[in-house]
Amino acid sequence: MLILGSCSLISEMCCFVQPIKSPINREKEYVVVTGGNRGIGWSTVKALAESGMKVIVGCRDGPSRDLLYQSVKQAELPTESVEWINLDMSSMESVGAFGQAILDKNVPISLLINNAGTMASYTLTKDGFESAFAINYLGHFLLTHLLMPRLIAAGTNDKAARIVNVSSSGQALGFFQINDLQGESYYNKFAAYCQSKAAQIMFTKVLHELLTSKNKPVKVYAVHPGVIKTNVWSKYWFTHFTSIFSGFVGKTEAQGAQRVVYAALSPKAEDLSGNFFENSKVVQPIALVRNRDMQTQLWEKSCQLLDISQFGGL
Ligand SMILES: NC(=O)c1ccc[n+]([C@@H]2O[C@H](COP(=O)([O-])OP(=O)(O)OC[C@H]3O[C@@H](n4cnc5c(N)ncnc54)[C@H](O)[C@@H]3O)[C@@H](O)[C@H]2O)c1
Repeated sequence: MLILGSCSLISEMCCFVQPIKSPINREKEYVVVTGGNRGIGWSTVKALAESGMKVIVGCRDGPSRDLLYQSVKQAELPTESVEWINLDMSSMESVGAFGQAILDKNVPISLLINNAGTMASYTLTKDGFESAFAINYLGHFLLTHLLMPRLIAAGTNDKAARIVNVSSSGQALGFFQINDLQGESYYNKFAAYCQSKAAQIMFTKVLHELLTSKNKPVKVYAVHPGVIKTNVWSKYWFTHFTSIFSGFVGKTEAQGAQRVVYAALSPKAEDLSGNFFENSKVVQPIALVRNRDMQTQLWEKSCQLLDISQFGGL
């Protein structure tokens, strides 16, 4: 499985991106992006703001927020096109407050981009969750649950609201373990990262089925943005690897964002809800990630951990 996963990563690195050629005009629609202050998240924010959307960015206070506003200024975007609300994905209380602040605005949300992510040494959050599990997966599960009424309000039969979970081709490395979701028996930061990214795809599958069964105008996608040298690799040997390869495959944060924006806006993705995309094409996740029983168990465990009885009111 490791060999298969590595092949998928390497072949991915040698593919070129298919950009969305003409920007799609989505004026005055609201989109929420987590972790939008830098990296792929910031490039996504920029692309969406340029298409006319009002972008609500969830990021931490202090340097993260300052970086966001510096970038808005440099990109010469109208300041009112990007709004910042404090969000620390490692704290379920902060995710709750972020969700509530958006609900209080009383605007329909056309898009939710679950982008914030980390690869970290073993640490427990203040809620007692392993940090990659909490930040990459569980916090976004909670946020999606909280914002579902606004997404449903924004969607129509002609144009559904969309959720994009920024996952990774690391799903294919087979690190998912339903009985050790938080690395209690064995911990390796790359394995924990890949496990959380696999969980995002499983979440995407179950949510898609739930939304379809309730006939709700919301679509959900998981996307691998590409292997790109960003801060996510900063404490990992892989940094050197991406340095070597990024030179000739030319992947940039903006190209990574194009893949996210493709799932978020492209009419071609309309009928492809529930799928995982690599290089803007549907790819089957590995059997472990497609396993229906695992998906259901993960969903139930997540609801239990967060004390959710009816996901998103669905
Ligand atoms: N760069 C890659 O090669 C690659 C590959 C596959 C998937 N991804 C995914 O793309 C997404 C964006 O990552 P990136 O590559 O731009 O890296 P990055 O480190 O530049 O960006 C990560 C973002 O998440 C935010 N974040 C991290 N912890 C947070 C927390 N506790 N609360 C709020 N925000 C938090 C950061 O502030 C930052 O804005 C991540 O989900 C990552 O897993 C990246």
